[in-house]
Amino acid sequence: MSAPTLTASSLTPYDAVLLLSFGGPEQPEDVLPFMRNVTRGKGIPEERLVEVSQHYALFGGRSPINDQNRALLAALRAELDARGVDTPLAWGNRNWEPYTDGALADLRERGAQRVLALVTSAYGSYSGCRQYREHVAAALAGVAGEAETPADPEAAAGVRVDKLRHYFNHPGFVRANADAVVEAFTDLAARTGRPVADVVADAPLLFVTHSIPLAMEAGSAAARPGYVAQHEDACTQVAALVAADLGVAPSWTLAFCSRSGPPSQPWLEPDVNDVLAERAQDGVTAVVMSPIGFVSDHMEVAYDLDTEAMATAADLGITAVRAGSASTRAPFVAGLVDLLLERAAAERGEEPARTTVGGLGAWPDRCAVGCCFQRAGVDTGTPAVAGQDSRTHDETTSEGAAAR
Ligand SMILES: CC1=C(CCC(=O)O)c2cc3nc(cc4[nH]c(cc5[nH]c(cc1n2)c(C)c5CCC(=O)O)c(CCC(=O)O)c4C)C(CCC(=O)O)=C3C
Ligand SMILES: [Fe+2]
Repeated sequence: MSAPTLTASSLTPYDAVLLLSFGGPEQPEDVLPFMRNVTRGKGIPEERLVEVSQHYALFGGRSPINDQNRALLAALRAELDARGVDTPLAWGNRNWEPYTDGALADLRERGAQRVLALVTSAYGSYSGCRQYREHVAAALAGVAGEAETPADPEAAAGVRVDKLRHYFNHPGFVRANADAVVEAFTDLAARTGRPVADVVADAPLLFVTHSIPLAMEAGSAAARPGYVAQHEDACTQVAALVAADLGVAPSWTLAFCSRSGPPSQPWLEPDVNDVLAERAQDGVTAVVMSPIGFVSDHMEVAYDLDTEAMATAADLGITAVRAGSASTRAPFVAGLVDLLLERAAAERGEEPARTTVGGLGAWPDRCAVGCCFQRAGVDTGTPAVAGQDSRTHDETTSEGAAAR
C-alpha cells in the first residue's frame, strides 16, 4: 500500500513549487503582531490572544513551525533531486515572514508563470483551504501592485497559482501517521513492561485535530464530505494499518484541541482533555495521542498536546505517549512528490492514477464550486485562486468555462 514511485524529469508545465504555510513568530516581540494577523476580523476575544501569547512565551517566543517548514523544504528538495526533478521550490506564509507575496514576486522575477502550491494543511476547511486560496489571490494583487484584489489576480500578476489536492487520504500521509502510532504503542509497551499487543488491546488511541467553529465545519461539508468526515476517513485508514502491523485493532476516537472564539460560538467537540477525564473514569491508565490533524509538531502540538493534555493525563494517573506527526517522514515526503508529479501530469493532459486510500476518493485538482466557505452557503465574493469558481485566464478549458 505504499505509494508508487513516479518518475519524470520535470514538473512541466509548472515553473516552480510553492510551499504555502501558516507561519509563526521567531522572537518574543513578534508574537502579538503575528496573532493579530491571524485573528484580524475573526472576533477572537482579547483574553484568548493574551492566553495564547503565553503559550508562545513558554517556548521563548519562538514558534517551531518555520524550522519545521525549512526541514520539509530540504526533504522535498532531496526527494525531487533523487527523482531527477530540478524545478525550483519556494516558501511563503500566510501570517508571518517569509510572506507569500514576497515569494511570488521573487518567482515572477525569475520568470515563473505557473506555480503549484503545496499547502501544509492536509484537510479541507476554510482555515486549511479557501483561506489560503483567497490569501494567494490577495498576494498576487500585491505582486501586481494593485491595492484592491481584482477579480482575476492571476492575470494582473502574470502568474497562475494552482493548489495541490488535499492529501489526508493519500497513502503517504496515512502511512507516515500509522508508522508514528506504531512507534508510540511500542514505546508505551516498553514503558509499561507489557507486550505491545496487550497494550494496543486496552490503551485507547486518541486522534487529535484542531477544533473549528461548527459553522466552518458546515462550510467544509457543503461541496464535498467535510472536515470531520475527512478526519474520520484518515483515522480509519491509520488504525487499519496499525492493526495490520501490531496484530490487534486499536480502539480509536477523534478528539479536538485548540478551541478558540467566544464561548457563545459552538466549536467541534469533544476536547481532548475532556476525553482523557472520561477515559480515566472508565479505568483507563494508558493512551496514545496521535496529532493526525497537524502536519508537523507546531505550537498546537507543543502546547495543547505536549504541555496541556500531558499535564491533564498525569493528573488523571494516565500514562500518555504522543505519536509523532507526518513531518519529514519518508512516506509523507515521497507521497507529496508523487502528488506534485501526478498534478503536473494531469495539467499536461495525461491521465495519472489519483491514488487514495479510504472511502472518499481523490479531491478535485481545482476546488469545487462553493467549497470551504467560512459559513455554508455564504459567498463573500472574495477572489480566490485554484478553484472551479476562480476567474482564471484559461477561459479555453472546459473546466474554466463551466465555472462561469
Ligand atoms: C484547522 C486549523 C489548523 C490546522 C490546519 C493547518 O495546519 O493549517 C490550524 C493551524 C494552525 N493554527 C496556528 C496558530 C493559530 N491559530 C489561531 C486561530 C485559529 N485557528 C483555526 C483553525 C486552524 N488552525 C481557527 C478556526 C482559529 C480561529 C481564528 C480563525 O477563524 O482563523 C490562532 C489565534 C489564537 C487562537 O484563536 O487560538 C493562532 C495563534 C498555527 C501556527 C502554530 C505555530 O505557531 O506553531 C497553525 C499551524
Ligand atoms: Fe489555528
